[in-house]
Formats: sequence, structure tokens, C-alpha cells
Amino acid sequence: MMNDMQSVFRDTIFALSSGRLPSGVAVIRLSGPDVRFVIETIMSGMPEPRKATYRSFHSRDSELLDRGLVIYFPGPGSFTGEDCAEFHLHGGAAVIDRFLSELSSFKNCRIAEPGEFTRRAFSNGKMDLTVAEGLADLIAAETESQRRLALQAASGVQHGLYMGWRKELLQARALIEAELDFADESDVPGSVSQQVWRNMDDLTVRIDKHLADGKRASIFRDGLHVAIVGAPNAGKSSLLNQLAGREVAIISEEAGTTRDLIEVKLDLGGIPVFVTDTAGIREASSVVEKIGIARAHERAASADVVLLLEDMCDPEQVALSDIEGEIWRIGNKMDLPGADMQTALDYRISARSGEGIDELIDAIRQFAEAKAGTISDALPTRRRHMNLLEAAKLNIVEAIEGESLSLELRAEHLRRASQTLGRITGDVDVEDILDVIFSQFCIGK
Ligand SMILES: Nc1nc2c(ncn2[C@@H]2O[C@H](COP(=O)(O)OP(=O)(O)OP(=O)(O)O)[C@@H](O)[C@H]2O)c(=O)[nH]1
Ligand SMILES: [K+]
Ligand SMILES: [Mg+2]
Repeated sequence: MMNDMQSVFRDTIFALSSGRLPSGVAVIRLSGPDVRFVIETIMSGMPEPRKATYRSFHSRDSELLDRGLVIYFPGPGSFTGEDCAEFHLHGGAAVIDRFLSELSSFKNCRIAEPGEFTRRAFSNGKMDLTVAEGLADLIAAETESQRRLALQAASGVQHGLYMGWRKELLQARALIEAELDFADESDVPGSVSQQVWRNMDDLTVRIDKHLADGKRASIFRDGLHVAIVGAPNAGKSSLLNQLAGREVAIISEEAGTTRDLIEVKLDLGGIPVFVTDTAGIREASSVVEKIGIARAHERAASADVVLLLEDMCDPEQVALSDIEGEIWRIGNKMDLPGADMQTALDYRISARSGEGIDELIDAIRQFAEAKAGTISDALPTRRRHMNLLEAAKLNIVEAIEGESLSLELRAEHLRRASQTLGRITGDVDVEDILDVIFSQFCIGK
């Protein structure tokens, strides 16, 4: 469909494609030239294509392996483009072990590498790289926004966008060619390429916007990072436990309890939020505590939001430096009569009673959502895409600004931009990166 290469693989691959055992049902998937032979041998005869058929499965020495469903997907109209099959079996560890070892005993049949099914699908032109990556992301998606983003990529939205841009580049080059061919004829105005450069300007604006959207959307992949910092005993670990809804960190009245960074992951409005508890900041004498405090400073510096926690009964200023993100001043221990409610603070809470915690969580959620924006258009979902988009844009800019260059050279910059976009989708020259991309998949996909 998208690639015109058709690859022929000698091996038939198989893997357990469903989750961890034991499970109610386990699905073993096969793909390759010997799929028909394997099915015929194991269940004597072939089922109707693409129809779930209930059968008994036997080993070659006629031992009953299991009873279950088999579905046969003849190539090329299958996921990988090859003959494929699925066996739906009872999800017991011994059942699956026995079945897999039976499959291994067939000539040219072997366990699939991670991502090998999808890689075959890509090689057989069933999908482009952005779709393949979207599928991997879909399987890895843990939050609602990650799911939506991945599903867009898996549905080919990005692919369509980049193909469209490549077409624009192709048209621009065609117009330049035409201008070169007719340069000496007086009736073709030199303004053809003026129009080309205006179009190319417009294209760089769209690529820039797409890149900016991608930067915002990276929050869905990388998450929002929140650091809790403050003086010892301010109640940082108590706050972490409140946010996590469980006892993650040790709480005690002893100042200097927390030494290491303790991180929990929350799902706030579909966005992964990583909250880190840190060592209380003070002039420490112990070596270990000093290391902990240095880590606290580092984490605060790189966080998107620093929750600077202060004990309202015992206010103490903590100095932070090189902070990249926002600092929110949080007053703690509002449940105590001695709490000073006069100080200017962003939020007041009790990490012991839980008062004010919901408001704080809401504020973090809103901050994350505002930072992420809305997912409506196609977005570049990976650093790989972003890097190639940057490179393509630079090629176009070189062409636009190269007024002192020959038209041929300027057209060559546009050709490179198109090639670079082609590397995102895998339509051009990508053999060198396929191993890296597909090894990130899980086995059975
Ligand atoms: N009354 C009251 N006590 C609190 C509150 N938050 C924390 N505490 C108490 O304050 C003490 C210190 O709490 P921690 O959560 O360990 O404080 P921390 O900031 O993590 O301390 P270090 O890890 O030592 O820096 C404990 O005795 C907590 O029970 C609060 O909101 N109200
Ligand atoms: K403490
Ligand atoms: Mg602590």
C-alpha cells in the first residue's frame, strides 16, 4: 500500500500475543509461509478464512494439546501481508508452553523478535513508520490522552499530513523545473518561482506550528514533573502520601527523615504527573543528608512545578536557585491552632487531615492541561519525528533564503526536505533505524 517493496521472509514466526499467564484466554499468533502447513498439521484440515473455528489441536504424535479457536488470515490481506493465524487457547502456563514448543518443532518456525510482526507489516507495505510507531504507543498508552494521541498516529493521520507536505515540495520543484526550461522564452514570466517561495514560506509556518504543538504534546509522553521541596519537617512526605493516596514515604517528627528522592506517578486528567518528595533543605552535617539535599535542589531546578512547602506554625525560608518552572508557595499544617494564616501563600493545606489537598490536585491538573493544550490535529509524537521535521524545515529555509544560489541548488534543498520528511514515514532510506524502532515493541506485536 504505502511502500512498494514486498519482502519475502523464509521463517514463520510465532509468539504469545496476549498478556501475562495465567489468563482466561491466551492468543498465539503466527505469520509466515508455513502457517497453512502448521494449521493443517495441528488440526487436520483448514478452517474457513477469517472465521473463528472451534477445534481440537493435536501434536504430531497425536497428543491432544488443547481445544480452542483458530482463525486463519490468508495473505496478502492480513496484518503482516503474509499468511497469519491466531490460536485462542486456555491461558495456562503449561498449556502455552506445550503449544509453543510444538510450534518450535516445525521446520523454519521460530519465536518472533519484539515488534517483528509489525516490522513485517511495514516491510510488506501494509503501513508506514508513523502508523507502526502509533501502534507501539497505543499498546504502551497508560492514560486517556496517550491513547488518543497514539490512535491518531496509528490511524495514519500523521502519515497523511507528511505525504501532503511532500507533494507540495514536489509541486514546487516542478514549477522551478518549468521556469528553468523556459527561462529564455519571453512569454513565461519569472514570477512563477516568486509564487513558489511564497508557498514554501507558508509551508515552513505550518511546520513550525506543528513542531510547537509537538513540544506541548510531549507532556503526554514525558509527563508533568512536580517537586515537593521545603525545610525539614515541613510535611513534604506527608503531602506526597496524600497526593499518592497511599503510604509511599516514611513520615516522622524527626527532621531529616527523607534522604532519597521518592517519586510517584499520578494520572491527572489523562496526563501522567510525576511527583517527587525530596530531602528537607538545611545546613546538614551528615554526608548522606548532604547528597540528598543536593538532589533536592537538582530536582527542583528541573521541575515544571515546585511545591515549596512551609510549616505555617514554624515558618522558615528556604533558598532555591536556577528554577526553570513555577514555584507555588504552599502553607502546611493549617489544622494546628498556631498556624499563621497571614503570610501570602498560593495554597494552604493540612497534609495530615487532607484539608486543601483536592484543591491542590485540581490546580496541578489545570496547570498540566493548560500546558498540554488540546489534541485536535495530528501531532508529532516522537523525538525522532521532531528532529526530522526540524531538519526538513531548515532545508526549506535554505532554499527560500538562498537567493544568491542557482535555482538548481535551491530546488536541491527542496528535494532534501522532501527526503527528510520521507524518513519520518519510512518511505525513504530507513533501513539503518528499523532495528532501533522495532526493538522497542513488545513481543507478539
Ligand atoms: N498537625 C500536622 N502535622 C503534620 C502535618 N503535616 C505533617 N505533619 C507532621 O510533621 C512531621 C513531619 O512530617 P514529614 O511528612 O515527615 O515531613 P518532611 O517535610 O517530609 O520531613 P523531612 O523528610 O524530615 O524533611 C510529622 O510528625 C508529621 O506527622 C499537618 O498538616 N498537620
Ligand atoms: K520528618
Ligand atoms: Mg520527608
